[in-house]
Amino acid sequence: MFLQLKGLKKIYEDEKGLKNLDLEIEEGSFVTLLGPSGCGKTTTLNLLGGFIQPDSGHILLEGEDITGLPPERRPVSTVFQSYALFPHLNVLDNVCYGLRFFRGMKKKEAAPIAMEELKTVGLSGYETARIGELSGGQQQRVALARAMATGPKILLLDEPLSNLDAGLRVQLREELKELQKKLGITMVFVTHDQEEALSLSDKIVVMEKGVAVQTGTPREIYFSPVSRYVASFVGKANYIEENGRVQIVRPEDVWMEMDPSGDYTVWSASFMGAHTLYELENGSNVIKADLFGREGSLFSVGDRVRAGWGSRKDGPRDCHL
Ligand SMILES: Nc1ncnc2c1ncn2[C@@H]1O[C@H](COP(=O)(O)OP(=O)(O)OP(=O)(O)O)[C@@H](O)[C@H]1O
Repeated sequence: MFLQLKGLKKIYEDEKGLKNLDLEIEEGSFVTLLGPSGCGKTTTLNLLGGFIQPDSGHILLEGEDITGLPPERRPVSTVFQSYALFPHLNVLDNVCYGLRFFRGMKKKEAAPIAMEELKTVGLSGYETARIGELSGGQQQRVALARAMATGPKILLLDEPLSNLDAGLRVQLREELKELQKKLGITMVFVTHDQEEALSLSDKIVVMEKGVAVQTGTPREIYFSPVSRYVASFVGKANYIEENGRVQIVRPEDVWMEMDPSGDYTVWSASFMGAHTLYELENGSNVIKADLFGREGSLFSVGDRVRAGWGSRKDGPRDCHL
């Protein structure tokens, strides 16, 4: 295995931090640590980057124990949430920084490498620009070029898209995925944004209070969540109790049709364009439904409907918790 985290633990006061993390990461894969604030994502990245030492446990890279290595001796680079660029240096000098100060290169040697990285992120021509003159998206690209310039085997990304507005976020997310495919570099990405995690990752690690509660592909996490916590953190869900068991039903798996003698009444309807979100009630329960397209938008508050979930032919899908 390319990268292995074995029993990693780092506890701060009040028992907070990372309790025990085992994780295997394949070379060239995109792995996302997903969870709410305080669940231990940044602590995990800091351990991988060598910025902090674990209380116990090991990090193995291609079989070699790198747990005790300082950051500059690890083939690992980090893109921080704030980008951590130097405002008094121009773009080229920012990208050259690691090569000069960690690899001991002269500027002449470092500059062509840095220019190549700037080309990769689409910023050729910006070498002499000041950081303050760049947009948030451009700064993010400079941070990416700087992190890649030292030729790391692993790139750590700590919520790198969180300071950008929604449209740019989606654009840069796609660019990041393209870049990762092109370079074949292993990326460990931290986010609390489920959409980002689902669309980018080969593997998602859902974390809760310092523990990885589920590790799997985006489809496994979404369609087969191991707990209510995972189901509610990734996507919306209905929890329907039947015969003493709780079934998780995604709103998009709910179907409904007009029926004056149906069990449910449409209680709310939110038209979102491509899809429409409904809440249906039958006295004791409220069920969320998410219907697509024009046909799915035709129900109104107060309509009486028949509703169910899963395919009508196959009956309810088996998604018991
Ligand atoms: N240096 C520190 N000293 C004390 N407690 C810390 C320290 N760093 C982190 N913690 C605590 O450890 C827990 C995990 O923090 P961590 O930063 O890893 O979480 P996170 O999932 O990255 O959250 P966020 O999304 O807010 O960055 C939190 O409760 C945090 O308050």
